[in-house]
Amino acid sequence: MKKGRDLFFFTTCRTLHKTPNSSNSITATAFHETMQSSDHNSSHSQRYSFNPTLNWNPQLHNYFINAYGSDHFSRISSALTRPSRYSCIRVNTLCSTSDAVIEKLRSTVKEKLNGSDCEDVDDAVNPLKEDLDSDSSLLFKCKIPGLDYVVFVWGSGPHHVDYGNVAPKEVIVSRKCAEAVLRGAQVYVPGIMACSAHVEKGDTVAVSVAIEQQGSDGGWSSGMTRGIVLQGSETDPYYLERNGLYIGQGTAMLSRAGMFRVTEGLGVDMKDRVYELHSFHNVLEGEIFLQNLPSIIAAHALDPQMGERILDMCAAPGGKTTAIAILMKDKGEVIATDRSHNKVLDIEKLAAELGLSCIKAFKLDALKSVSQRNDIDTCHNNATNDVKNQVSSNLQVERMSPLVTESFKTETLEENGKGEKAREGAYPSKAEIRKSMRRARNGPGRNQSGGGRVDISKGFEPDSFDRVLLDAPCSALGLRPRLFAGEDTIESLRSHAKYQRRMFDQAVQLVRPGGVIVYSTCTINPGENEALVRYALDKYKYLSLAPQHPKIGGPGLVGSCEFPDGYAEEWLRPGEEDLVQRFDPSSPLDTIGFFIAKFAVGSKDT
Ligand SMILES: C[S@@+](CC[C@H](N)C(=O)[O-])C[C@H]1O[C@@H](n2cnc3c(N)ncnc32)[C@H](O)[C@@H]1O
Repeated sequence: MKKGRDLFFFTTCRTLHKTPNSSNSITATAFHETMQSSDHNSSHSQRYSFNPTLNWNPQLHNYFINAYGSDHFSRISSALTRPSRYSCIRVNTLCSTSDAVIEKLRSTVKEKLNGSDCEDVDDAVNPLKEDLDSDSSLLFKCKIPGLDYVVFVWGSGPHHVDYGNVAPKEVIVSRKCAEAVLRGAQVYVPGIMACSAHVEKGDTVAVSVAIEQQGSDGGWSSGMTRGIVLQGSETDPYYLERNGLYIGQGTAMLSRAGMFRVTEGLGVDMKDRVYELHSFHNVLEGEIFLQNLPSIIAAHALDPQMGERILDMCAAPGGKTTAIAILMKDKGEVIATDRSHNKVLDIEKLAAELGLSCIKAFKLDALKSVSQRNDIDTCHNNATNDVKNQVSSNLQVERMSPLVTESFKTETLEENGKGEKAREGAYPSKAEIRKSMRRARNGPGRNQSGGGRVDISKGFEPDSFDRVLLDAPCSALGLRPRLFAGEDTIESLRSHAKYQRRMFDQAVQLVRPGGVIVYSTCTINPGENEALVRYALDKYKYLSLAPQHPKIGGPGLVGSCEFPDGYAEEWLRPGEEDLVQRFDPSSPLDTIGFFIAKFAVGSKDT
């Protein structure tokens, strides 16, 4: 990309700090003392607060301002730093109902959130809420037609946390750990980066987050060596940077020494949180699944019917796959593919947990989803030599894409870490066989989840699916809470867009005429959303945007964007905006940033 001239003007954002009020009637000394003490209180409360600002790459910042306008983007950016103030539960309607789940959760949820201030949350999720009696006010059934299998659980925040008047003992956690804590998780030992001296088990500690900073070499890191001793003074690493980045306080479950000696377990039991959200870890397993509302809507928009053959192209961990299977009442065939071996195991685990048998998960690179002629020949060769196990219920896959399930074969076909497959289709060397035998003796190693086998597909026949969901890998710039975005650049966003188009090209070939494609992302980037729609409609004349049900997201972006290097991005054209759903994190629905487009596939002969 050309440097220098920028197409968009820069807008500098300033954070306004409140100054303490003074009274005219106060004496000079008292005024001085009051000001000193209020200065101290004010700076103390500003420091020990949660008021993060998301820092963007300047070019990206300008791009988003161009797309959304300065005020709107600032609201989006701020919304991204905090979690949605409610949890969304999808009920497995094959074994339970929303009412039964609400009844079972009522006591736990009440115990947890009783007494918290939920008024602002009420406003935030009001568009979704049924008028229920106050007794059940923390749990409610979704009122969107057709989505009564969704249950919302109120959380609350931001809360003022009282860290005391003197500098508290502290624990600093990694950014990812902090994002999880803001969603309701506890602080586990691996997430702890630093701790004050003399912290003993049972001490109250303030928890703050170390966000990545840019080094002189341009790279990003938290700049913190794990185990560092905090003095509670400005000499602490990133002391100033952690101003306003306190996410709550809790009880140390280990002494300082213990925190850096053990490798797992609870480090801090969070007692007062800036955001209170219920954690549903291990709760009603098999009966419920915690999922963002837009993700549930994406599966619903696909409108899968019983008996159909559906492809979920980038399926792991299987949230939408299982939503689709349940909508089909577990009747038909849901093929779920992902390029990661371990993630395919996750899909299988989730399907088993939810008792779904119509899901078949395969390891497959979505860029190679359409089977090639020579794959058929290779497959037949492999079939005679290697294939131990084929999925007999899937005749098409059996014929076109025999599945390799022998363990050494699976492992030698693992990706090489750069998203490329190592010598796919080649026979294993003696070294690989030795390695495989060694693994069989010693266990799977830490990168293999339990060493489970997965089925590998070589792709599927064109026009062989009724519906295809492409929930594409993306920049994820809609996920909340997000405390860091510095590494994303115009170039990285463009490369996501390129990758998504190539996947979409595969999806188009796989769906039959008369079928449906749903494309979704969890990013606010129009280049991966509206621009993909434009690409699809311009390239494939037989595709048209189809109305979606339910439709609660906002309209898409109409317009275009030209970059200094000549790259142009066209978004939607007038009339198309209401046919997509764009979930805006700053809107009253308070969801993650998400995008859904649904395409009807016409006759491919035209
Ligand atoms: C947005 S996540 C999918 C989430 C999933 N649909 C759900 O609702 O649970 C994107 C997934 O795409 C997978 N992925 C990335 N590149 C891929 C490729 N080339 N082929 C297949 N899967 C890919 C990633 O492993 C990741 O699991």
